[in-house]
Amino acid sequence: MTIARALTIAGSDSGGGAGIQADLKTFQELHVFGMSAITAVTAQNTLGVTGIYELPPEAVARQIDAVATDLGVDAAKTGMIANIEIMEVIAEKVREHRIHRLVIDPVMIAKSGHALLKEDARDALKRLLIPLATVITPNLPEAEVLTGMSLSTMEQRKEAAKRLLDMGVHAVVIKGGHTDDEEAVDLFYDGREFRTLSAPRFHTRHTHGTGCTFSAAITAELAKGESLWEAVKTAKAFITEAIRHPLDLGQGHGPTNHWAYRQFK
Ligand SMILES: Nc1ncnc2c1ncn2[C@@H]1O[C@H](COP(=O)(O)OP(=O)(O)OP(=O)(O)O)[C@@H](O)[C@H]1O
Ligand SMILES: Cc1ncc(COP(=O)(O)O)c(N)n1
Repeated sequence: MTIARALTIAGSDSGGGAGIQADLKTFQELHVFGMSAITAVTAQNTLGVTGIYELPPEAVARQIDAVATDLGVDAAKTGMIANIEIMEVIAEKVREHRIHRLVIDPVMIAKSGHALLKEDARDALKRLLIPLATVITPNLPEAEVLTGMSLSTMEQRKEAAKRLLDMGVHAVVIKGGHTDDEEAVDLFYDGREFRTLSAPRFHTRHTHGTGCTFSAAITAELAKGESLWEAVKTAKAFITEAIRHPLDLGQGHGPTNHWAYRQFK
């Protein structure tokens, strides 16, 4: 039996709802062998982040080397990267190990408001990582930072998607989680056509790690060899079920339910 292998390069969330933990749970649910390269350890729960401990860039490099030279990587994703030095190492290793299916979730600020990427690293993201990516999955505030545009209308989001493609990425999904619209509508663009993915918006406080889970699901499907559009559609179904069936955990922004896609779809 061939086993699809996916690597997440991201931060650890001790609370288990976002970051590496969300990614590995998603990989497992989608029947992909999950591996990790940890960039930073966060002390975090549903109420917020109480500590961030960045790893030395060398430690990130060694983790990626260890995985890529032995087990192999069919697809990888990045999440929290923390700083420029770690970003440089990731870009170097992605090139060295010829990781061609790369999903970038440009994590900048946690839902609780804590910065997960140093501000001076935002430009480096455009310069170093975006040109290597198969797809980038910004939420609306992240897409605004990357393009310098205000994105309140769909027309503006389409223009922003074009600008992101001009930065060298093959495709983009601008996620619609951060609006008050009745539907959660994500915009997909691959340079050929615009497509939208819609789901009902659930009024819930359990949305911690939605973006991590969504990008991990895309990565898992790409690792299996699915086309990008099929991967994005499955990821949307996965995250929608994970939000629709919340777990009653924590006093703040709780995690999504990674079992839900398997149980209820
Ligand atoms: N309340 C909601 N109801 C339904 N779908 C949602 C809701 N919130 C987010 N989504 C969907 O979840 C996915 C992730 O989007 P979101 O904009 O929340 O990402 P994010 O802000 O990067 O997440 P995070 O930073 O929490 O990891 C998208 O497909 C989005 O449409
Ligand atoms: C380690 C890590 N990675 C990513 C997020 C973003 O998730 P959210 O925006 O839901 O807080 C996070 N909080 N922690």
